[in-house]
Amino acid sequence: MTKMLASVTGTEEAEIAIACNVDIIDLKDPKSGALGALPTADVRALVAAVAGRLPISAVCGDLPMEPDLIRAKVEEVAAAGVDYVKVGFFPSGKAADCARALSPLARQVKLVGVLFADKEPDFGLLPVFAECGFHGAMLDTAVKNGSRLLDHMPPAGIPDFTKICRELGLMSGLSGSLEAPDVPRLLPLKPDFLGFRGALCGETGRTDGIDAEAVRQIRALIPEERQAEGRSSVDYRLLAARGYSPGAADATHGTDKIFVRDFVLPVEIGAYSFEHGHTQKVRFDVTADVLRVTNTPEDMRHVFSYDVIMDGIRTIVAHGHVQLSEALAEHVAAHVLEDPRVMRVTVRVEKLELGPGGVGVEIERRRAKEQSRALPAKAAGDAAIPVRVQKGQAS
Ligand SMILES: O=C[C@H](O)COP(=O)(O)O
Repeated sequence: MTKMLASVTGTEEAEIAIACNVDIIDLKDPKSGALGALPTADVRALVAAVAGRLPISAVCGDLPMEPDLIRAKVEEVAAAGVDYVKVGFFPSGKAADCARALSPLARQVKLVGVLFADKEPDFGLLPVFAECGFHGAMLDTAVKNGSRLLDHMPPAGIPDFTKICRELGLMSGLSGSLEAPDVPRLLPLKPDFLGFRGALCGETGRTDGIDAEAVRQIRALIPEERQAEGRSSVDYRLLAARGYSPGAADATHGTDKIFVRDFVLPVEIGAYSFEHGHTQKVRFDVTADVLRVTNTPEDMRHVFSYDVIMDGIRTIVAHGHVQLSEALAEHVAAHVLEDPRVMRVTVRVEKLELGPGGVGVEIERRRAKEQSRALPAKAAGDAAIPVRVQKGQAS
């Protein structure tokens, strides 16, 4: 289940975050850099003010990669009583030594190593974090100039990070000027948490105060643990695992067609030997019939993002050589049907370099009938879609 981390600067913002049901409060001074640290006295005061209502993380500042310096700062922040200490790992020959210097502290506090997607992150540090007893690792951006995590690392690259973290037993976090449309794209990668600051500040930018409405909007896009554990009949864990962003699916509204057209990518594809060992251009056209949530769509809760389709295609293609266009089309259809609101999908896969024009296949797949029947005539509640969804199936 993906949690929501909100970076706050003081008590007032912490109270907004708590009122908006975020999962982790992160203490940070955004005016002092990507991981700008608050004065330790303020951290201690905030820990007292939050009084155990939520787990708290704190950052150590954008420190030079000097093992003694980093260890001393982490010790100081940990002593302020936070649950997690986030430590930035900037490119340096001494990065692994810095991680090792923190190893003795891993028994006192949950350490999270932060790598930066815009600073050539070294995933080779992840096993070092694990060896040193770190609790988790996070991808963020170092330069906060409006470019987002996905500008620096394509969605097809992030699964490497989350997968390696999972295999090493590290909690994984993603952040970096994330915006609302990024959320449905990142949830399918199943990070343990998504971190936000800029998006919580509305139009004003990350160094101004957070805005309760902006926090609520992001919160509404990430299924909540407490809903999953409550009396609701909705299986939010399952929905989250499917990358589903909550919104009431109302079968009486009918469906809309969400499409991706003329999406051309280089793909390693083909059954002939001459097609092996290199890519050829393939065009994808996908149309998904998606249950409409409302007739007055206002934000990302109410839509099925075409980015999710494109990210899925990129990720499938990145897995390597595929023999058949038919198999590629099936993978894409299965990916799109993983969202429980998708009732039907057509996928056309067209090789562009084999003939005078395109050659390929078009398939149509529908959600299995028993799944469609499980959808309510009208879903109750603002964030309810009371259906237990099996793995997206074609019928
Ligand atoms: O840890 C999360 C960060 O505070 C994210 O900040 P940002 O969304 O402004 O990049």
